[in-house]
Amino acid sequence: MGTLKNATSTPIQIEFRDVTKTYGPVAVIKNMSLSIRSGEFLTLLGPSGSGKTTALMLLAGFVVPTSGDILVSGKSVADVPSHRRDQGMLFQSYALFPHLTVRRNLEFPLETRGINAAERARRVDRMLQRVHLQDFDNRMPSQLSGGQQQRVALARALVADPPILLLDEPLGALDRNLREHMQHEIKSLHREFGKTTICVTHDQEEALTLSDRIVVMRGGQIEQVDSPELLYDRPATRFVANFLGEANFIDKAGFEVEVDAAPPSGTLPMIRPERVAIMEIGAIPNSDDLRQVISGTVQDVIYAGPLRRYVVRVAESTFVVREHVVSGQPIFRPHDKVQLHWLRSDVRFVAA
Ligand SMILES: Nc1ncnc2c1ncn2[C@@H]1O[C@H](COP(=O)(O)OP(=O)(O)OP(=O)(O)O)[C@@H](O)[C@H]1O
Repeated sequence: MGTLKNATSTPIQIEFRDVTKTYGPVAVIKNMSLSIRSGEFLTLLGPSGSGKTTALMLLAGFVVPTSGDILVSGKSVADVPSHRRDQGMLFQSYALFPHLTVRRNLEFPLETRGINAAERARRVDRMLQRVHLQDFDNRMPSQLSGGQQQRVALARALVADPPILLLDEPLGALDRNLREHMQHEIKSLHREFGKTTICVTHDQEEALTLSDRIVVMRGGQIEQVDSPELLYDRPATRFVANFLGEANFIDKAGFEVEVDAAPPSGTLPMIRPERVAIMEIGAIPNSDDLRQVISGTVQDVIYAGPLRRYVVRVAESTFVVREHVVSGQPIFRPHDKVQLHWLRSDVRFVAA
């Protein structure tokens, strides 16, 4: 994040050119074209079966495209076997070698690159220090916690200093606290080493936190590619709006949506729950901006720590409202009549 200040002047390092992968009659990747810049942290996000892992496997060289080409630094890698591609990998299916110590695990990628013993020791020591595991070098993987194993795996992916890092669900097996810790670790390693990083996840929060750009995949195709901010704030489709957070689609509203300019034709109005405010009947929004005000009935209210989440029935539609809890705020109960209001400029239009 923030690592690509001069994004347009940074060279393209990886390019998918019209890549298709079929298994029998089924295309699991369809005409995928994508350019990834040097130093970028790019996440492939999507539901199960959308083709994220296959896309990463194609780049890793474990899966061969049926058609199209993948270029790294401007050259096709079609004929380069996986072990000759200069990339570090953290894959679920590429776990630590259980019969090797932490040190030997880290030495492995250096050995395959023909690096001598003294240099191997130096690099392994430095990397173990970097991930704060210098005292664990003679342990076996089974003698480490899940988080420590994951840090060793990250260190192993980085130790040979590859220009590209591939991460497949890197935090998948960790509990919530450890995940946050590892997110920070991955982010700080990315800042420090500047590797072009391609990460697969189905976790939206992880994608939003880590990435410079997110590729949302659906049915083997790219649905949208954008920065986390733009994907959340300007989703192009209903699918993206739904996949990244919660959205109120105003499709069977029973009232007119007020907008400042004519909405793009054939698109669906949408507003995020945190952009909708709730107030008593008869109250007036404390703002001069152009707001739409509608009345409805509270169906449900849920407390979630610092947030309160209302479900409100308005004509034919149901609205979710998410508000930050502050002192002195009115609290509404199911069956209460209320008003909802929002800035007209906060309404978005997405392809249905
Ligand atoms: N070797 C294979 N043979 C046949 N079909 C496959 C093979 N590998 C993957 N698929 C199919 O391709 C589709 C995409 O799989 P992929 O693993 O890329 O999805 P994904 O988005 O990573 O999903 P998940 O989050 O569940 O891992 C799935 O429908 C899967 O069943």
